[in-house]
Parts: sequence; C-alpha cells; structure tokens
Amino acid sequence: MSQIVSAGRKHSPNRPGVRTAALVVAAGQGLRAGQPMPKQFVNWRGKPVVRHSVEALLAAGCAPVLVMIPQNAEAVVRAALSGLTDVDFAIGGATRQESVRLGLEAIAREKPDRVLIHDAARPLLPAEVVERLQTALDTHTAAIPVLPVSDSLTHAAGDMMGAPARREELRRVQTPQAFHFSDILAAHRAWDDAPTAGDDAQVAQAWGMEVALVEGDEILHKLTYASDFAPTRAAVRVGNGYDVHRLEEGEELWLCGVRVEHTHGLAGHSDADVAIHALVDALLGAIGAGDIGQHFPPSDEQWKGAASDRFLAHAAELVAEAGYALGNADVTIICEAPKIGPHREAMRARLAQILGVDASAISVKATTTEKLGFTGRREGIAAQAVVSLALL
Ligand SMILES: Nc1ccn([C@@H]2O[C@H](COP(=O)(O)OP(=O)(O)OP(=O)(O)O)[C@@H](O)[C@H]2O)c(=O)n1
Ligand SMILES: C[C@](O)(CO)[C@H](O)COP(=O)(O)O
Repeated sequence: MSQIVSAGRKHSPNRPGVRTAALVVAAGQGLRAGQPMPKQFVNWRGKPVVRHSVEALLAAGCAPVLVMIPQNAEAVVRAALSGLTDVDFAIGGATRQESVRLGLEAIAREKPDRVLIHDAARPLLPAEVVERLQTALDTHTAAIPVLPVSDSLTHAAGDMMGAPARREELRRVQTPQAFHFSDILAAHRAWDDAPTAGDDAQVAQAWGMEVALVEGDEILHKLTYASDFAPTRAAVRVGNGYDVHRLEEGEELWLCGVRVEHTHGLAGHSDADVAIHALVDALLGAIGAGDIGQHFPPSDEQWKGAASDRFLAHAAELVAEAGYALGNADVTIICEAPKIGPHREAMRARLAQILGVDASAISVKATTTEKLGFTGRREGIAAQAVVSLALL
C-alpha cells in the first residue's frame, strides 16, 4: 500500500468516538464504458471520476480513504488524487469482491469502527446519503442506500418475456454500503464461494448480518456505459446580434418584417431589415452557426432584394435542427426616426409568426442616441438582438 501524500491527520472522527474508514473500489477495467482508460480515471465534470467521491468521503470525515486500483495504475491514481491527504491506494483483485476483501485486510491494521465501501464509478455522493448510512449504523451492523423501482419488471426467457417480477418487493441498490468494520471483514473472510457477489451487502447477508435499507439518491448513478460519458449539452444557450444599414431616400423601410412608411428607407443587398438581420445573427450565434453573411452572402445575386423573413425562417430551422427551441428574443432598434412605438405590436406579431412562437416570447424595443453618432445624424439605423434557446 503506498500513501499518495503523507497524511495530515491519520483519523478524523466523523462521529464522536466513532472512526469510519472508507474503501473506494476503483480496480475495474471499465470495459462497458468504452473509454480510453478505465472509466474511474477519466476526467468527468472537471476532475477524474474517482476524485469526486474520494473528496466527498474525506469531507464526510472518513479517514483513511483507501482506493483499490488496477495493476500498473499507480501513476494515474497519484495524478488523479494529488493534493489529498488521508488517502492511500492498494492493488485490487480480479473481481469487485476480491478488491473489497484486499482493501478490508489492508485497512484492518487501522482498526476503524466502521467502513463505507463505495464504487468509484459513482462519482456524485451526497453528504445526506452518508449521514443516513451513519445514522443507520447506530442501530444496525449494515446499511445500504436503495431506490424504488419505477418501471415494471420482468424475467427474460431469451428475447421473450418470462414471469413478471413484483417491483414492490424490489429495490435498486447503490453504494456506499456501510458496515461495522469487524463484521464485514469477518463476512468476507467467511465467504467460501467464488468471489463474484454483486455487492458487499450480499456478502454480509450470507454471513448472517441483517442489512438495513436507507434512502439512496438518483445522483448516485453508476457510470457504466459510453452514454454515461456523452457530453451533456447546455440546457440553455444565448446569442446576440448587431446590424447597421444606411438610410437613403427612395428605399423602402422594413423593420422586424413590417413595412414602415418613412421619408427614407434602408439600403442593402436584401430588403435591409436591420432588426431581422440582428435577430438572425443572435440565433446563429446561440447555436455557434456563424453569421448571416456566411449563410446569405451579399455577393450572391439570389438574395438581391430578398425579404429578410426568409433569413429568419432559415435560422429558426437551424436552431430546431440543433435540438433547441426559442426561449425568448429581445430586439432593440436604434434610430432617431421613425417612431417605432406605433408599430411595436405588429412587429412582435410578425417576428412571432416567422419564428413559430407566441408573441409573448418576442420583445421589440427602440431607443434614440440623443442625436449622437450616425444614428443621431439619421444616417442609418442600428439594431441589437439577444435570444435564449432551451434544449429540447
Ligand atoms: N475487479 C474489480 C472490478 C470492479 N471494481 C470496481 O467496482 C465498481 C463497480 O464495478 P463496475 O461498474 O462493473 O466497474 P467495472 O468492472 O470496471 O466495469 P465493466 O464491468 O464495464 O468492466 C467500479 O468502481 C470498479 O472500478 C473493482 O474495484 N475491482
Ligand atoms: C455494487 C453495485 O454498485 C451495487 O449496485 C453493483 O452491484 C455493481 O455492479 P457491477 O456490475 O460491478 O457494476
């Protein structure tokens, strides 16, 4: 057994007079996860999988924490757990049960009162679950976290349904599994069958221990398959857009898909609807799909004089293809004239119609620049847009 860092404190009682060790089993190959290395050492949500629960167990007052690792993984585990004290590691066995047995024998010299045995593959360990287990050990010799079964269950006869199973009688078993140390060590030592028990509660029960059930937590999910490592997509994405067009006599003025009567209109390759252009850029930005010029190049004759609602409809399609829906859009038109207020509701309705959303999701505002700058000199109109997208 090699200590990663000299322990700052050998034992930290997490209950007055009670010393609890932790055994983190991380000696598997993680074959089902299909990762470039055993899954427990893969970087996950900012740190190696194994580090998450080791830190949680240390924070819960467990000491020492012994991590069982595969052969030839010393360098990887040192890196994964660098900087932590009260953490040791040892080489595990060919099965999970063997890894636990080896770990318990290694911890035995510390003579802890209790031990929490935890899968490194369950990185997120709520302190509340540890507390429930510790409380259960005040009146029982063993306790495990469980969850109810929400699906109906069946036995399988090959690819065909077998006898239905009564889910009311079943629970989903998680870890950490908590024991009075001497009892679980004796139970492992007394096991006289192939070391293939699914968990330590089964070993304890085979030795005659009664195992209490405490409420588990879905967040204790065991990382098992490649899908568990698929990058999670942001639930919300935001984007912003900005555009400017020059005011010129003889041009039409289109804003938010609405024709506005005015002395001047906006010049541009398309209908120069500066507000829609800003909104298109906001949508494209939110999904990382470039900008309006990339999708509708001003050099492309097919877009000459084109109505900008086509650009907005296309951006909306790309957002949907990316798996998002519009949360809300907020457009600000920046000009000295014309007054936007009288057209606001028509603009909101038109944008909502193009985007296929309720008008309540669309905001259209306007402001002057107090006669400052190019907008103040009525040389042009600018527009800004901000959007939020929700993952479908
Ligand atoms: N010989 C073994 C096998 C498993 N484990 C640990 O037991 C936990 C639960 O096992 P599992 O999720 O099945 O991990 P693997 O056996 O690595 O996965 P696979 O079956 O996909 O190879 C994991 O933290 C794993 O590292 C262990 O310490 N020693
Ligand atoms: C110990 C365990 O996590 C309890 O649910 C489970 O039995 C481990 O099973 P695995 O096949 O070793 O992942």
